Amino acid sequence: MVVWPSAPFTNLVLRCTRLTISSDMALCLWRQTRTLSRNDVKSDVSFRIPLVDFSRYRNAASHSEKQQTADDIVNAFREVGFVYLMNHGVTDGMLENVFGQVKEFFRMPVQKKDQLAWEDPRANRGYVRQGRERVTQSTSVEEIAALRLTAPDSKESMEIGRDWDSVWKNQWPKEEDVPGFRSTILDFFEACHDTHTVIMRSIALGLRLDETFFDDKINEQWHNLRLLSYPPLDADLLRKDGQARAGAHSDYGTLTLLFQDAVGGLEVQNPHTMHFHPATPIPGTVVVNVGDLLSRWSNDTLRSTLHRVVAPPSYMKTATSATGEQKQVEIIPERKSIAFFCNPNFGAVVECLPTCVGSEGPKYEPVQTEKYIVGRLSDTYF
Ligand SMILES: O=C(O)CCC(=O)C(=O)O
Ligand SMILES: [Fe+2]
Repeated sequence: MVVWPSAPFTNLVLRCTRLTISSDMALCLWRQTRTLSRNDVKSDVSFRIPLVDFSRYRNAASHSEKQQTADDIVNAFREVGFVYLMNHGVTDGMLENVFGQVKEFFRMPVQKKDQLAWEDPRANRGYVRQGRERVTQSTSVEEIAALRLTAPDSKESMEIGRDWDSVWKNQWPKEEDVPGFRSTILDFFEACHDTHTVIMRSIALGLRLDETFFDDKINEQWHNLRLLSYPPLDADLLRKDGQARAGAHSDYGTLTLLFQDAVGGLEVQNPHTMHFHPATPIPGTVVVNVGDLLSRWSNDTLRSTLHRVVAPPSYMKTATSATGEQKQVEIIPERKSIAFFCNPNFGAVVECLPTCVGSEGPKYEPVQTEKYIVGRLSDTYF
């Protein structure tokens, strides 16, 4: 029997009306909406990424409801570094359009995509063909080069920055090649920027700072929108040791907003046991995670957690060879996801937040955002 225990959970189920959810899934979603305790994270059996209804912050009926929601978000970031947010502010209609445009973009012939090639970490804009980026925690040039050869990331991406930059220009496809792409993506960029601003307000409140503390440090939209396409794959190749659609890594900025299709494969590391757990797609939610700069800003109060993309559940297909012979092959379906990497203003200096100093004092030197982000990007691309 399914029990419907709380308002956010009931809202979530209403958002899922287009899906038939099993009682198992319903119970699993209910587990996810409960406030997370430190002990939950210590064991793999109770580890979970909490789910928060963000309308309880945006439209809070009282200050205590707003504070409670902010505390839930900060608690999730402190313990896991990840949270699912529903009612996040980017509408289902907009996401449907954006995913449609993403499909059309990657459907273009590779020669056309290569004309838009990513060229410079300072620009961080353009098309990145398969094998060009190898995300990893390593900063050794030799180690990253070796990883690219033995276990390349099997994905292609398109990187987009703020469109009015005076130095760096976005690499848009011709309008006739992907009609509506540019305007759809720019509206989406703006919507994600707004969502980032409000989540950062909730973090400020949860860290006992003034709610607007971050506003003038994150308002210039130095973000990076990454459209991702993971092609269908040979199952054996992806399961080989060390092979992944995207290797284990952390992100660089303040927060990442990750919108994924229904295929799955994203996994998040339990920081206590080091084991990876699936971040299963939940309709109507965005996965939000803390990046290295926000972790540093908060003196490691908020966690930047390792994550990766691995083989999702596969299916078998009958294939016919050139000689007419039929055999069963295991197919890993293609996957699309959209990562919006949020950054502070490039001129902003990131130094220990006043409420996170603790008894030991700041662990890190102040760092200018541009220097930090461009340095990290230079290490991962070639
Ligand atoms: O595609 C995904 O689900 C995650 C991608 C990701 O983590 C990244 O590009 O940094
Ligand atoms: Fe990531």
